[in-house]
Amino acid sequence: MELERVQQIASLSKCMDTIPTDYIRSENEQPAVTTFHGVVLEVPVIDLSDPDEGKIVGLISEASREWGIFQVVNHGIPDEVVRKLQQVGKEFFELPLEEKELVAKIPGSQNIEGYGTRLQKEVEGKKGWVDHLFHIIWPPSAINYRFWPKNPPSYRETSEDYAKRLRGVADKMFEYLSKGLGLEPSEMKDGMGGEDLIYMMKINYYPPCPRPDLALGVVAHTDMSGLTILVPNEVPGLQVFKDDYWYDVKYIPNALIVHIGDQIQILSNGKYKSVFHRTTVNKEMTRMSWPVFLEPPPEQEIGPIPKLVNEENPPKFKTKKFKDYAYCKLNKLPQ
Ligand SMILES: O=C(O)CCC(=O)C(=O)O
Ligand SMILES: [Fe+2]
Repeated sequence: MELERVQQIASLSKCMDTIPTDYIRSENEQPAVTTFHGVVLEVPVIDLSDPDEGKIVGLISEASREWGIFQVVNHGIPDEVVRKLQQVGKEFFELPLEEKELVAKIPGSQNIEGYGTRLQKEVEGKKGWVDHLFHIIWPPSAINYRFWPKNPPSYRETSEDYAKRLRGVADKMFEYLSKGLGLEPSEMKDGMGGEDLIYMMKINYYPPCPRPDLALGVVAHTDMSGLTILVPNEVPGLQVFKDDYWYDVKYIPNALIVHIGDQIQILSNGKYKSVFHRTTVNKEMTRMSWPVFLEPPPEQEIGPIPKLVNEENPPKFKTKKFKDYAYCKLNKLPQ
């Protein structure tokens, strides 16, 4: 039988110094060859407790234009809430395989929710060294608990608590991003569907890999969300592409990592950049991450905000329903 979960492959290859050829990236993707090792530029870190709101708006706007990614500290979510989220996720992935399979993705279904391994069509048939769990955490009307682990028992309460708190941070981010473009505070969130915004959580589990120089976790991509707000564990691995090089994103305890996704790039008519990123894996340590993708509801039409379009700034993107955008992206069709 072909092993499907990377966690199984990893536990069998622990004592080896090779990995199955399916996981060996072509040279132009291999981290050992393509990671920048000179003077390191750092992804901006922004302190949300600064009393000068204008300064925060300026920093977020600049980071979103130049990098498409930044880290926020003093974001208001208590460390304990994040620590518990990490703990229940880790406990789930450490359960026996059969238990995890109870919440597996439904084969052949359009729904991406559940425990699984591959997400998109693979690049050149190569696989990523990562398993994941996907499920919606907000709004309550969109949640399907069938895909939420029953074990550990506190999984549900912990994830719900995180979702509630994350809403405060997300609302602030949309507000700052609006102001950074000279828009009314609510315009960006309204463009994303307002209170119908969907919070899709993913847990990435990257087991130790005997050849981290040759493999990748998540292959290079931009997120199709509007914004992605991510909690990492302490094992570094996220890299972003800027000015022709891949840069490591430094681990900062208790920070949240905010990615600009495709939908904000479109709404901003290209002023804010959807960040191109990927993840590397580690020889000894298990990396985990908890991105929450803030997505418009499927029927929401997304296009450049009319106020941002004029003669000098013609629309750079088509306006289309989010579900049509997602279909093209997942199937690697032109937008
Ligand atoms: O693990 C990470 O830090 C990033 C994962 C990621 O980019 C994704 O799941 O879309
Ligand atoms: Fe991503």
